Amino acid sequence: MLLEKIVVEKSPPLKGNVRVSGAKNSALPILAASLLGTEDIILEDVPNLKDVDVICEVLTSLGAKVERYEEGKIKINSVNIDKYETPYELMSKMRASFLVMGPLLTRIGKAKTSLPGGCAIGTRPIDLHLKGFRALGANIDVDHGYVEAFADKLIGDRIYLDFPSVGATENIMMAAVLAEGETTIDNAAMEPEIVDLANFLNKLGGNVKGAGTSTIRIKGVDNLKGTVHSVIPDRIEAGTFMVASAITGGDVIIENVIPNHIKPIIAKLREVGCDVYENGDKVRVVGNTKIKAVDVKTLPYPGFPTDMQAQFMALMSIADGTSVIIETVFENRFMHVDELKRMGADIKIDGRSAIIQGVNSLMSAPVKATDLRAGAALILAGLVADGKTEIDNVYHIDRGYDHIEDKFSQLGGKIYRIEY
Ligand SMILES: CC(=O)N[C@H]1[C@@H](OP(=O)(O)OP(=O)(O)OC[C@H]2O[C@@H](n3ccc(=O)[nH]c3=O)[C@H](O)[C@@H]2O)O[C@H](CO)[C@@H](O)[C@@H]1O
Ligand SMILES: C=C(OP(=O)(O)O)C(=O)O
Repeated sequence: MLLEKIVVEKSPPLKGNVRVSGAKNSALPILAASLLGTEDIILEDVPNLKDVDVICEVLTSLGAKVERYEEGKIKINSVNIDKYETPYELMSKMRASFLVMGPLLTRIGKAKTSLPGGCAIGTRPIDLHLKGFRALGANIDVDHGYVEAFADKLIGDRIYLDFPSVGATENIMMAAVLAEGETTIDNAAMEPEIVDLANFLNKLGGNVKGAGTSTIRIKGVDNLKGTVHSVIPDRIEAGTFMVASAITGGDVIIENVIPNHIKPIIAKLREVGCDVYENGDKVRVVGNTKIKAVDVKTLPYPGFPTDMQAQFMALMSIADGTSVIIETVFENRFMHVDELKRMGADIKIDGRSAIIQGVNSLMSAPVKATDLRAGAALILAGLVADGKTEIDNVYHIDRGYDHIEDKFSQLGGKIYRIEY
């Protein structure tokens, strides 16, 4: 099989309009939650991503009927779920496959998947997911790299999450929706994707209240049906194009955004000296020739998203002055630093902090996407680096960016894909 690289050439300031796709991090849990419904479910604005392909394969392998009938539209029918085991091959391709545990456990009383394991950004344990399932009465065995969970009937309980984990909040919410009685999740994650999942569950006939706050209450119902649901816009894709406009000194209008979801990104871009205008579901980012250095600390929502940390670091690499970026969500999310340094960035790591001394210009180099957002950061750096930047391990980028070269090209970015 041929491998692919993305080539990015120094580009003029980006200009024009770009439409953001549906959010990966909403689409994945909502697709997993589609295992809960017993009638047809139609999802709209589903992004065209490798991760979506994988979760669709997982659903099919469990016995669901999955039909992708139009760009962005997927029809799912899970009435005949007859398997409870997610194959290792699919689990190992994408951690979010673990999100089928909660729905399977509550719908058919058992679930088995391989342990998701760590990845380039950290060890990423699943203890909080399992703590939640146990609190709801599930028996859990972890053995030979697999997690197996059983329960005749889950019973609602009060669950405190030691950290507001997005995935654990989602998995527990999905398990509780068909449990007996009421479940309360305290210190729940408050991300917009949690709200989207709760809205979807309620449309299926569930009773979930408080999503978007730190306490979520779920009253179990007997069964869930079908619905039509549109996935919310991807705030991280939006943020990536906003930084692209900033780094190239461009003027880009990003369409299909919910400005409330990107407040920290808007605030930081204003701090660096960009003009940002909000207008309904559009934001316009007008870059400035001089980017000011600013400090950033990643936090759970509504704080600055860890999924924008690498892209912001690319911007700070050419800022005027020194900035400090502190990563508090993942313990090892600085793999992009070495790659940015290959392009001439001046960055030092001290524990969970990166100290970035802005340089006047970046230079092209052969680099590799160590994870999804690292890949995005390298594209951004490549847009302003002298020469041609060749980015390897493109499959990471394809996990989470829909039609990435087309969208950048439409704005005047010089970017294309080659096979080797
Ligand atoms: C598919 C999806 O939606 N992915 C997002 C989701 O990942 P994900 O749901 O995996 O992220 P979590 O919020 O669960 O992880 C945050 C932190 O909690 C820790 N943790 C998590 C679960 C657990 O049981 N124990 C534990 O210690 C993790 O190791 C990490 O340090 O939220 C992250 C944080 O916003 C984003 O970067 C990811 O893009
Ligand atoms: C870390 C990310 O995703 P995942 O949780 O799917 O690895 C991301 O989207 O940046």
